[in-house]
Amino acid sequence: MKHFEANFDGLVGPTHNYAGLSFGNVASLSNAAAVSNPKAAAKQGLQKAKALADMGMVQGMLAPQERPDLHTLRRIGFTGSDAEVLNKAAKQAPALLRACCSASSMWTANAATVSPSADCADGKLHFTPANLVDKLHRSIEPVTTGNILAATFNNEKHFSHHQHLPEHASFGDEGAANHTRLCNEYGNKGLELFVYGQEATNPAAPKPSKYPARQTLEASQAIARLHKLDDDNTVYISQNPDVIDQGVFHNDVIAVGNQNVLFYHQQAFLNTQHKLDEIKRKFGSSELHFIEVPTDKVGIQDAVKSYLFNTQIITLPSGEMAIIAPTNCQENEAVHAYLQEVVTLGTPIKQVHYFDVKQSMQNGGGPACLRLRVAMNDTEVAAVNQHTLMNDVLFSELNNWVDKHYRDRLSVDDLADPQVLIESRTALDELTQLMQLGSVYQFQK
Ligand SMILES: N=C(N)NCCC[C@H](NC(=O)CCC(=O)O)C(=O)O
Repeated sequence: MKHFEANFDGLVGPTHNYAGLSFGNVASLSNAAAVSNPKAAAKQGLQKAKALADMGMVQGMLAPQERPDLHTLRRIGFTGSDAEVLNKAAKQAPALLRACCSASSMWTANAATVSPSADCADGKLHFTPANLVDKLHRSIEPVTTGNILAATFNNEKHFSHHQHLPEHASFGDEGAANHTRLCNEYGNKGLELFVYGQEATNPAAPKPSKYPARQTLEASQAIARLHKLDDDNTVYISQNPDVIDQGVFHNDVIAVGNQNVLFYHQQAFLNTQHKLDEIKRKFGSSELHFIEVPTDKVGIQDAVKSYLFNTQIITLPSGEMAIIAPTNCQENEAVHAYLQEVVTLGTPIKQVHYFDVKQSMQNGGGPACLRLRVAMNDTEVAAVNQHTLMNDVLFSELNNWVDKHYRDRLSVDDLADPQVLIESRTALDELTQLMQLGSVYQFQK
């Protein structure tokens, strides 16, 4: 049996815009009210996904969400025709309208936590959509995320889909952005690392003081129970609250792992040595590479600006590892120098590839935010909805679809335009046919 780590990238939705919705995410706030280019954003994402497929990786796409979210606007009391609902929301509660228009589901690292079948006691691959309760615009994602995941991984024999955790701050869950899996081979039992920013039931535990900690220990523990993980193969690590206060709103902004490599900043965690010892002990006898980037080589501000750690580390079919980095890393002197050095350190990482994902970066989403990792064997890959897997045909169909439906300019003032809603629904309706997803959206029910 063959094993792979597939990446499922979020297709950028037609309403991609800069609304400054994410307090604690420096890029989102600093680009608030800038004019976006949804067409370019979607194409940048497709280019990256296709390039990985061309490198021999298993690559899938996850459909975007329905935005503007009329269902939520009606749920909070706006009435009338669709155009009237948009108009009233724009006049009476513009901030709520903006929250209902974000294309934030593109960052599929926040779609769910995924545990491969080798780690789970029942031998199934488990998915739990993230509840994303810390941000209003993201808290409206999980139900549709669950529909899209179920339509993509649509085989009950192999895939187990859970409901998102209770919608309360105690269970703040940001999905795979705060979760990494180490293993020697993708098909063997791995070690799942859960990184949290605060303990909801222990007010004395460290937590940030300026920006929110989006993930709680309690949420991580709940996921581990739901996914039937073994305690001996699970490690809980506290994120360093000081770096959250400097803009590290998810752990994947400061650390990333792949197979037997953990790549992280010196200041990423609390009790680092103690946690590395636990990882070593639980990982067993196989070789393990801890690549720690010291502050004197790359400071926190450079890491946050460039997204050095929001890179993907992938294992190519040759067995070599490659870093998939945003071009922003080339533009930062310290980070670029570090990436030139990292391939010479004698670790499995031998290549670095750069991609322009600037439209997403301006909202705080790098290459690793744009993808959900799903380690699978070949039987499981065959059980996935094949119309979601990237190849020459899907790439050209999706590019044509974007050309046909997407604007190349969108400002927050455009969001109340009923024409944007019509364009978005028309596009998504066509997409569900193209990817054979069935009726995953509220407007299709
Ligand atoms: N690190 C990972 N895995 N994901 C990045 C998510 C970025 C996203 N930005 C936004 O939601 C900004 C939307 C706006 O401001 O319009 C967020 O903060 O949740």
